[in-house]
Amino acid sequence: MAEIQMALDSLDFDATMALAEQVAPYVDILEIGTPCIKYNGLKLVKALKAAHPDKKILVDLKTMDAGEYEATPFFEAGGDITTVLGASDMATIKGVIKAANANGGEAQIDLIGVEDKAAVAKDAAANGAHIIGVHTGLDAQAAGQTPFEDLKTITGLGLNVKVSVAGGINKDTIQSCVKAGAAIVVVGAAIYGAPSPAESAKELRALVDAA
Ligand SMILES: O=C([C@H](O)CO)[C@H](O)[C@H](O)COP(=O)(O)O
Repeated sequence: MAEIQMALDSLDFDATMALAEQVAPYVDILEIGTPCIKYNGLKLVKALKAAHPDKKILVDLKTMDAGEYEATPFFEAGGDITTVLGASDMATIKGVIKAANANGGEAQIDLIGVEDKAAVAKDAAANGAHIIGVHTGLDAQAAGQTPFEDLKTITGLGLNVKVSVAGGINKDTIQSCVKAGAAIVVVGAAIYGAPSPAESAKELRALVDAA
């Protein structure tokens, strides 16, 4: 069964906590998006985990250097997954994997902006990555890009890792992502931009469970 990850991309602490409360019944992973974690820091990780101990918390650090050093406090604060850029040095990626393993967590390697995504995915998996993230970022989405072809390429490698997909996923595309092999589907704007985020999350949950 694929997991749904809700991307919390507001900068506002209270609004983030309130949105998480609304969608929690329908999602598996609460993601603290990159702008949100930079703005709010460890305090938000602790508060979200305390409010939702039954959910995984993904901290979207998009680490680029000092992998173990940067990721460790976020795992210690209650994060279950942190992200590291696939564009970073393999030593950095290995550092985040080490921090994850030391804390019973998972490291996600984000392929955003990576040219040879298959090569990085294979290398990261060989070094113990837990999750490979296929990701078309918000700016690339605005330029018309989507993650769907890259998702097929990465799941087609048959690596012994979970594959996550992010980048404008909505009710029209979520089932095809699951069918293409995504173990985790990430949804941000399609939930937080909906008239009722809870209703949108509920609808996406039903679509994923039926896929
Ligand atoms: O990771 C994200 C982005 O880089 C900002 O941190 C988004 O949370 C991710 O793209 C999911 O959001 P949507 O694309 O709006 O579904």
